[in-house]
Amino acid sequence: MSVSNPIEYSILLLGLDNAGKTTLLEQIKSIYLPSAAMPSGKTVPTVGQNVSTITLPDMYLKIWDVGGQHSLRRLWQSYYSSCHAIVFVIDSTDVGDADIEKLSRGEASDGGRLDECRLVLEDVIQHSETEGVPLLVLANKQDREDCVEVVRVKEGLVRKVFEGEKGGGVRDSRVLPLSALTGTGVREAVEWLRSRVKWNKETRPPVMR
Ligand SMILES: Nc1nc2c(ncn2[C@@H]2O[C@H](COP(=O)(O)OP(=O)(O)OP(=O)(O)O)[C@@H](O)[C@H]2O)c(=O)[nH]1
Ligand SMILES: [Mg+2]
Repeated sequence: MSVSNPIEYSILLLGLDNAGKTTLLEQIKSIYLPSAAMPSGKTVPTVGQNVSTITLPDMYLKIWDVGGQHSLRRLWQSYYSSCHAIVFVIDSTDVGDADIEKLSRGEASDGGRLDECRLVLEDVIQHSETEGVPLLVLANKQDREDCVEVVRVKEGLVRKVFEGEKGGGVRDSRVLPLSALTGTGVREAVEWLRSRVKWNKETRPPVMR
């Protein structure tokens, strides 16, 4: 399939290790690339990068999946200046009840990796090269019974990070539920990205193919 407009936007998938970035890329491929297989649920931690390009009616979307392990996060910044939107994937089963205020008051008995998640998200949005870039936060693993709901991730974590002193500048953002494994929420996520990169195209123009 080819698009009427040979323009390409790049999406960067970020988030802690084990969040589900590679599974999400596999799921996007299985939905948008006719020949791709369904995700098996068996991934290995990413060292380096995976990249795939999908074709939408009015653009190509090039999606970059990078490793989330601590030692690999310093590589993320080399992708910032050329991406048109950032997706921050969160493991909703590993953030306690997703309330960073409770965590800071020492009231959370099990915060999982909530604090690490907050620090990493703050780091991403504070970087000068991500300023104004649309940001989609995905509360992943919503198929699991032990997940926290998207509204808690939104109210307890994302909103507080944005409103805090490390909130970075004004940007287009959204928090959506996802199961990268089953595919629920993937189309909505891609649709949001498609509309927001277009909206922001004067600031970050697409690449011509
Ligand atoms: N139940 C469930 N498991 C998921 C989901 N998404 C990912 N997983 C599982 O979580 C584990 C990690 O997934 P990956 O996609 O490899 O995570 P990643 O973010 O790419 O990790 P790094 O490459 O280390 O940064 C795997 O066992 C996946 O099967 C989901 O939506 N639901
Ligand atoms: Mg990975």
